[in-house]
Amino acid sequence: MPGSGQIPGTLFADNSIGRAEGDAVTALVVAMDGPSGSGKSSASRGVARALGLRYLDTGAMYRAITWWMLEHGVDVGDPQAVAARADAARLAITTDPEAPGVTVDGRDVSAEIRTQEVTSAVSAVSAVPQVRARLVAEQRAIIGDGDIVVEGRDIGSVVAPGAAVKVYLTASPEARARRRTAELTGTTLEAQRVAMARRDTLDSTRKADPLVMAADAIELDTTELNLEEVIAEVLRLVKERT
Ligand SMILES: Nc1ncnc2c1ncn2[C@@H]1O[C@H](COP(=O)(O)OP(=O)(O)OP(=O)(O)O)[C@@H](O)[C@H]1O
Ligand SMILES: Nc1ccn([C@H]2C[C@H](O)[C@@H](COP(=O)(O)O)O2)c(=O)n1
Repeated sequence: MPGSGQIPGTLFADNSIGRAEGDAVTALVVAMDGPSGSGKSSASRGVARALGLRYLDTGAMYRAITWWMLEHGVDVGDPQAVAARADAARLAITTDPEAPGVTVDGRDVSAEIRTQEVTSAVSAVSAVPQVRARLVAEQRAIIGDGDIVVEGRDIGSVVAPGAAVKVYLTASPEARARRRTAELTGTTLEAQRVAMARRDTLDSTRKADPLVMAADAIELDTTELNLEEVIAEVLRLVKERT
């Protein structure tokens, strides 16, 4: 964390973290994209904490809209039905890496959006252009002047193409399924492998803003790295590029 006399948000030339009073302010946007289970949320929160930046989980926003659709009986397999209700839910999301959370119409749904039901439906809902148009606009408004780590599938390519640092996290399908299985109860390695492969295929083959590595992103394969090593490598990239 930034030391005393420093303002969180960027880096000193001597590689310490923070910003001195009176320094020129360079708002920082770090874009973190990648497939499911590659470690985006964990690494992004760690990087945001270390640099005193805000943190935005755009996947939570797609999950929250999906939760609302399911809650209101919308057929998530019908893109026209989803499009017709794309603007109906009122979302609010926190950007504090210490307390990530999302509300829909004032109700805290931070836990509900992680259920299997939502996870199975979210790729179909997020493929609907009207949903993406709405959420990309809201994400850009939150990103505003920067000083934020933003994670998702299209951050470096669509939401924040001007981000100073773009990281594309990957890991082998086996490693990702193993990590997810360790996190959840009542599932198996094979069930997670199949579910994650399905979601990756849907997310990377949809017409609207598919999961893609931006041309100027740095790919970071985390298969053999623990979380601390991933965070350290991203912090190194931030220093190198800002
Ligand atoms: N480098 C790592 N080594 C071991 N486990 C990790 C590593 N990075 C993340 N994990 C663990 O893997 C799981 C998935 O990580 P995380 O939720 O950050 O991935 P994600 O890319 O945000 O996934 P999704 O897109 O599905 O939300 C978590 O349980 C997390 O603690
Ligand atoms: N920028 C984004 C973020 C997420 N999505 C979609 C695709 C994912 O399968 C889903 C859930 O994201 P997760 O919580 O697993 O990161 O939301 C997207 O299309 N664009």
